[in-house]
Amino acid sequence: MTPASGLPLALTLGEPAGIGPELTLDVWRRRTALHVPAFYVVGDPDFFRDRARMLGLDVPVKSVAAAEACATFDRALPVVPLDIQVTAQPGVPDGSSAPAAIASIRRAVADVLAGRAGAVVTNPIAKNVLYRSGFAEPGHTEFLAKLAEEATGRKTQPVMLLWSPELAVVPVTIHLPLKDVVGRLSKALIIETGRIVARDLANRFGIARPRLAIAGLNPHAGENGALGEEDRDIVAPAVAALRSEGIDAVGPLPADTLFHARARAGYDVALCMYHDQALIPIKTLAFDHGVNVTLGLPFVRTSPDHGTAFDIAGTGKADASSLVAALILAARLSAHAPTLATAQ
Ligand SMILES: NC(=O)C1=CN([C@@H]2O[C@H](COP(=O)(O)OP(=O)(O)OC[C@H]3O[C@@H](n4cnc5c(N)ncnc54)[C@H](O)[C@@H]3O)[C@@H](O)[C@H]2O)C=CC1
Ligand SMILES: NCC(=O)COP(=O)(O)O
Repeated sequence: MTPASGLPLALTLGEPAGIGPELTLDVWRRRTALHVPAFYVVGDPDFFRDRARMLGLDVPVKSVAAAEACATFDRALPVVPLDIQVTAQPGVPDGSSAPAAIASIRRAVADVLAGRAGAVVTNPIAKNVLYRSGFAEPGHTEFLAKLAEEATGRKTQPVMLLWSPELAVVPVTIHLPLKDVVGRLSKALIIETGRIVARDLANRFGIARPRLAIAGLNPHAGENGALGEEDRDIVAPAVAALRSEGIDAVGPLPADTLFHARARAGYDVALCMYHDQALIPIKTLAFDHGVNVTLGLPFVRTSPDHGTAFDIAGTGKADASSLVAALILAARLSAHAPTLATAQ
């Protein structure tokens, strides 16, 4: 099925020793039943042939240019080749892992910015494998913003949104050690994050006036400063500023009572102050179908919510539902994504 944008989705290789390659093969094999939009993967065609053979999957693989991907998708898994031979075995990253994973992201972003792909969907990377290779960004989210800045010359603040029908969450601070969270939190960061969330939920998700619930940092949202001053001095003024701009924001709300079913019915997205405050509830409620979306970029990027799962890589046990949800959501969002020229 060709996405409404008329363009295929660009799926990255991710960590080749992780579950991304086998999920990619599995999703292509079941593409019709799953109604997945046409995609191509950026990687090494021979690596995908070998992995299909290893897993006993009957998946023809064809090396293509992005422009041929939609026409190829019905017959074979389209692979836009990188100039890197990928040799990593399941569960065992090797010297080809980081260069191939990074080159694949770069190529997918170049394609979406050049209008060859409708959106970028990323397979999981192992962050520590990339760090060991000298990769300087904490994760995809920050790297994609850097690539967007290089392409547009415009400052880009990326926002991580984890999306599911049950719950949507945004960690205001993203990949940060817990000890650094308080130092990084600021009124300006919360306001800018809230603005991007409100704008992108309206423009891309079609929620006319998104309701933002903003979590406190401290137990009981600080008890008026008695259990931490940040909620009173940083979060509350940021919420007031967002409201003064016409954004439907409430908070700071105690985080421990923000995620039960009745509370969730009262908002479209919860802005949380740090990574695990946001990701624990959504991975508890929707691990198998949650989608990671990067807001604030001049293109659509989605990803499954899980990581590389080295413990089950190569066993065929990995569940592809989150990747399927990421592909379907990417096609939906890119159908009414602003163009590069109008974004930001
Ligand atoms: N978007 C990305 O690139 C992400 C990358 N990661 C990376 O993944 C690596 C491993 O992270 P972990 O915290 O261990 O999380 P993980 O999600 O890889 O694994 C956690 C547990 O869930 C299971 N699991 C994960 N995905 C599954 C699937 N599709 N089907 C069945 N079971 C599944 C795994 O087997 C494991 O037991 C880290 O290096 C991290 O940086 C983690 C999250 C997102
Ligand atoms: N825990 C989510 C995560 O680490 C994904 O990060 P990113 O690589 O999408 O920036």
